[in-house]
Order: sequence, then C-alpha cells, then structure tokens
Amino acid sequence: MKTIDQISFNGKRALIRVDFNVPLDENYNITDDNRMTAALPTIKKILKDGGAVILMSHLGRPKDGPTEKYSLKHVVPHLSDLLGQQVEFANDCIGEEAVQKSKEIEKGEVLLLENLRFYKEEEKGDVAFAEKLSKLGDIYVNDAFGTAHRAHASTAVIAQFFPDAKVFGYLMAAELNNAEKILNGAAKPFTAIMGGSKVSDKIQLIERLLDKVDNLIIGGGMAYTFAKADGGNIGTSLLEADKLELALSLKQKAKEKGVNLLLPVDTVIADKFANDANRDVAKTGEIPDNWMGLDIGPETIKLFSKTVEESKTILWNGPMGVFEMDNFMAGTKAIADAVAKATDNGAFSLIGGGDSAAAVAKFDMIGDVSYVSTGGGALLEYMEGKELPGVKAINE
Ligand SMILES: Nc1ncnc2c1ncn2[C@@H]1O[C@H](COP(=O)(O)OP(=O)(O)O)[C@@H](O)[C@H]1O
Ligand SMILES: O=C(OP(=O)(O)O)[C@H](O)COP(=O)(O)O
Repeated sequence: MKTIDQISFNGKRALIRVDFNVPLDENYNITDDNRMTAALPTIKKILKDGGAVILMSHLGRPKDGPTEKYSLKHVVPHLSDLLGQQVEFANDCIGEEAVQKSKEIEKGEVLLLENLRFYKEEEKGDVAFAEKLSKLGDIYVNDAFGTAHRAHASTAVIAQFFPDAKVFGYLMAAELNNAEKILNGAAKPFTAIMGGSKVSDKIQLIERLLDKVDNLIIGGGMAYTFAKADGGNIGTSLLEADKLELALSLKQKAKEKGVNLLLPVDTVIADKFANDANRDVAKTGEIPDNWMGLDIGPETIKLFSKTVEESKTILWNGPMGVFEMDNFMAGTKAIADAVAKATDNGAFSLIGGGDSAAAVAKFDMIGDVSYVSTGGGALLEYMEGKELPGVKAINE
C-alpha cells in the first residue's frame, strides 16, 4: 500500500482529499468531530516533514451551488483549534482565489478549500474539473475513507493527474487494515452485530458474513421484518414487507452454515414514535396493534451481551434501537458496554456505520472499543467485497 510514509513532502504542497462531512447544529457547531480528528495524523506528519497542506472536502449534499449552510468555512475555527495553528480558507475550490492561495502557501501552513460539491462536476466525476483541482498541489493524498465509495472528481478521477505522486493518508491505511483484520484472519469466536433501520441496506454484507462469523446478532429496526416473517405480530414497527422471504432465507442459510443466529426475544414498545411515548415490554411477535418496537428488551440484552462478551472478534454495524431518544437507548448502550467488556478482555472490536459511531460517541465510549470507523456506506461496500473507487484510483 502506497502511503505518505513513502514520499518526501519537504518543500511540496500536499493536496489532501479529506472527509470533513461532519454533522453541524443550527448554529454551525460541529456535533461530532471524529472525522476531523481522524485526519489529523496525516496533516501533522506532512507539516512536520516541511510540506504545505491544502485540504479539500465536501460537506452535505448541496443541490444548488454555493449555500451558506454547506460552507466549509464553518469548520475552520475548530480545525484551527485541533491543529493549534490558524487554517487559511479559500472561498472557492477552483478559480483565481484558490489558485492564488495555493501558490502563496508556505511550508507548515494549512489551506482549506470551499465545498467541492458546490460544483456539480464533483459528483459527476468531471475530468476537466479534476484537472483544475490537480493544479493546486504537487502530491495527491487520499485520506477520505468515508467517501471512498464515490467515484467523484476529487476522490478518484483526479488521481490520473498524479501518476507518480498519489498516496494514501494514515486514516485510509488504518481503515483498510482494520477492515482486513475483520474480513481475513479474525480470531474466533467472531460475532457480527447488525442493527439499524433496514435489512435491505445490509443484505449483501449479512450474506457475506455468514461465511465468516460464528455468531450473527440481529437487532434494531431490521429485526421486526424477521419477526413478521416468522408469523408474529409487530404492530406498527418498522417493516420491509418485500423482504419477508429474504429474512426466512437468511435464517435458513445461517442454519446450513452452522452460524448461531440470535434474534431479539423481547422488545421495548411505544405507543408513538417519540421519547415521551408510553412504554412497555412485549415478547417478540406479540406486539399489540398500534404499538411499535423501538428498542431490544431486557431478556434480549442479557442474551446478546453474553455472546458478545465471549467473543474475540466483533463487528458492530447499526444501533439496537432508537438510541437518539433517551428512553430507547438502553439496548444500544448495553451492547456498547458488552463490546467494551470483550475489548477489555482482549477482543478486537470494530464499530462501523455513521449512526453506530454516533451512538458510541454519545456514550463517550470511543476509547473503549478497538476502532471506530469513519465510514458508513464506504465500510459496508468494502466489507461486501466491492472495490472502492477511491482505493482503486491510488492503487492502479
Ligand atoms: N426499532 C427501531 N425503529 C425505528 N428506527 C430504529 C429502530 N432501531 C434503530 N433505528 C434507527 O436506525 C437508525 C440507524 O440505522 P442505520 O443507518 O442502518 O445505522 P448505521 O448508520 O449505523 O449503519 C438510527 O437512526 C436508529 O434510530
Ligand atoms: O457521510 C458520508 O457517508 P455515510 O453517510 O455513509 O457515512 C460520506 O461523507 C459520503 O457522503 P455521501 O453519502 O453524501 O456521498
């Protein structure tokens, strides 16, 4: 793997694609800076080597060009704090100002460009746009793992303009190494915990994991499709009605492959989708009409925790309930505790998925697991066995 360790940055301008697509509140405060802190080692190493750093990223999904809400200028103060030095900002990612500022930048300085997605050419993978970006730096570094599944101008197309000067940053290398640890050579017992809202998002990953794991735990919103497929009553819980047969076939496949499939045995139910809803506990498949399951129940917590705590490798993708609401976060918190306990006993634990990472951050437990991936869709696609365009562009 070609990384920044194999290149000398002294006197050079590194053009680094990062993923600073961070969540902002209504006052433009960053509510989770994991993706920014994760990019710091690469930036610091290049500065230390005597290089200058030009950062480019997208933020959100702007549809109509420049928009205040999606301006990357909002991340400048926090980035400056994290780096302990003032970060320069260019109000555009191409054009005169960007070119000028990228020429004037000196050793040890950092310049952040405005949101790449203010140009539709970015997502289209436009070659001319990528070429314009490429003029801003001498070496191209891709450290944007969260966006590595996109074949965009700045993540993939641009690499062709740096045939001898394109490398992965440390974050990208760490993400790929950790994903490999899970996919190949995982210590046993290996347990995958799947949750979140939809089975359809994760079918391919589940099917692939059935060849690798000893235990497959399914919780969260996707579990109700399995309960319904077994003929249970699920009230108004999340359901993918067109995935009932698939749920049954996944159960069958797990059995054939000798995988221990664990599904919830009870669930915390609510009479509306709100934190202040009336609550109760129901057995799986016995949810009254007009009630919905929003978290795994106490018996399920015991069942899942025991398996998790006995594991030596853990992959966790997707929360066990609506953890954003305090009254329905107990299941996700209990599983996080079990993962932390297993990790403390020597297991390797990888947390992937935007919402799972947000849950672990909410519980202030990032330091209690082995690795929290900055990738949501990117990690899923990599684990499914797909080649990520951002990775391919550097490798070829
Ligand atoms: N029982 C449930 N009913 C409705 N939504 C749920 C339920 N359990 C989990 N969720 C929701 O699923 C969302 C996360 O799903 P997903 O995007 O698949 O996870 P990730 O981003 O970790 O891959 C969270 O917003 C959570 O509130
Ligand atoms: O947040 C991201 O992905 P994720 O929601 O899968 O974690 C990345 O920044 C990619 O963004 P995109 O899904 O708008 O291309």
